[in-house]
Amino acid sequence: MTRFAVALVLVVAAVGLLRWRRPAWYWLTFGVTLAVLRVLVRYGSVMDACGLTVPPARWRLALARTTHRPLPEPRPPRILRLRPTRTGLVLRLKLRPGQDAFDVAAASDRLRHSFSMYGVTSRELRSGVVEVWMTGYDVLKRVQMPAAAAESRPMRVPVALREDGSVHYRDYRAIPHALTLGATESGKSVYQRNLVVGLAPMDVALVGIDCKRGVELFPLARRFSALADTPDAAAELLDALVARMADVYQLIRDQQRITSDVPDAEIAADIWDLPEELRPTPVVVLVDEVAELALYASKEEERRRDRIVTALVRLAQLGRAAGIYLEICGQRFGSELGKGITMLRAQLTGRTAHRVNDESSANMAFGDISPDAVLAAIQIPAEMRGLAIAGDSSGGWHRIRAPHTSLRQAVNICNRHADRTPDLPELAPFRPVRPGLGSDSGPVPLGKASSATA
Ligand SMILES: Nc1ncnc2c1ncn2[C@@H]1O[C@H](COP(=O)(O)OP(=O)(O)OP(=O)(O)O)[C@@H](O)[C@H]1O
Repeated sequence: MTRFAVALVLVVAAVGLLRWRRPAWYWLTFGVTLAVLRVLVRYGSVMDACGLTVPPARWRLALARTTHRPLPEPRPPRILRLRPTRTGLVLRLKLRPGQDAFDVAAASDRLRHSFSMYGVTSRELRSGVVEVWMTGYDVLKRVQMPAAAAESRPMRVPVALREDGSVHYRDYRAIPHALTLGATESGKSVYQRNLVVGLAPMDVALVGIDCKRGVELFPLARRFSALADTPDAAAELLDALVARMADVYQLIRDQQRITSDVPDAEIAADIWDLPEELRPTPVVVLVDEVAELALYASKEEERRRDRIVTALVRLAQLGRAAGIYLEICGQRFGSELGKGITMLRAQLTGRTAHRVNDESSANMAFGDISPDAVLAAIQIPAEMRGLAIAGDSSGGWHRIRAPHTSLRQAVNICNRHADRTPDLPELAPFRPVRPGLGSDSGPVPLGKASSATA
């Protein structure tokens, strides 16, 4: 492999010297090849210096002594695979006996300096095998999603880039409900906009609750099946969703028809087990600024708030099997918002925290998951808007940043896919665009929720 890399770099360098003016992809390839070469040439000595080698086996030492040969060197992890990427390279390593994935993770900063890379992260693939991702520059400074990210699976949206150069997906089937926190102007709305843009071409119904007078979601109304911009409308909309969830459960029950001759695999447990012609459209419910739904000033508002929180908790507890997924955004989401909030938070497995102003806000996202993620969230610099920490209840977390999608771009994409907007009869009163109108038609009055479409 080393010989191949040397030959490749020599060829590229020779061609480069012959014709200095080359396109960007040429210099990218040249840079990556140099990085590959640097890593391969220095690999043994760097691993030794970073404490990632083990002494040679005793039989090797004995053999060397009896044959009067030089003593064998300490052994670094074996390179199983080396893969150049757009942003650097990925090394797949087989650990030596006595080493563990934590050794590599703990040495990642030393590896970064030794290989002259911008960032080094590691992750365990399986027992004894670790992948080390190296990036040559700050990939989060100007986020460019790789073309491969477009190959999305159903209900899996490529929403951001991770600091190791890989794509961060929001996979609704793996993690049904998620919470996104962040101080004002930290990038929550842009992140949510990227989700809508990613979901727009899919067979999914989008439902929005935007109590910031609808400024974030209403311009995207053509791709939404239902929208609410006041807590009153939100309460009714959530009740309608709970009723839809009950109907879907009934449908699943009807389709189960369990008899002794039905094989186990064919018994439907959620909408994805149903035959395609019967499967109800999955629904993603996006809530912008959740605190607006939980605050109250009078007894009547308190009753409405309890109704909203109860509906959200029920959707979070039971929605997955019925294909109803929650995406909740807010500045803070803690017990100060009243009863039921921590119960709801416990159901939101996916966690994303943009810049927060204090440790307690970071704790609301990661306090029950990972102390390291809390620290990383409060260290996000104010000038890096859009930078966030994404984690889940397994304790794993990543630094991510979504591409900067403007509202105009999002509106254009939603309008282009307006014909995909499913018409859900239960949510018809909340439909912002009159059914039957194509994507080319002009703005129309909204249903219960009132605002303008773009
Ligand atoms: N991923 C990103 N890349 C580059 N710039 C970003 C990114 N995300 C946000 N920004 C910048 O930060 C500004 C604020 O972002 P955004 O409106 O999403 O914040 P917010 O957290 O929703 O704020 P608020 O809670 O006040 O609505 C945007 O106008 C944009 O200029």
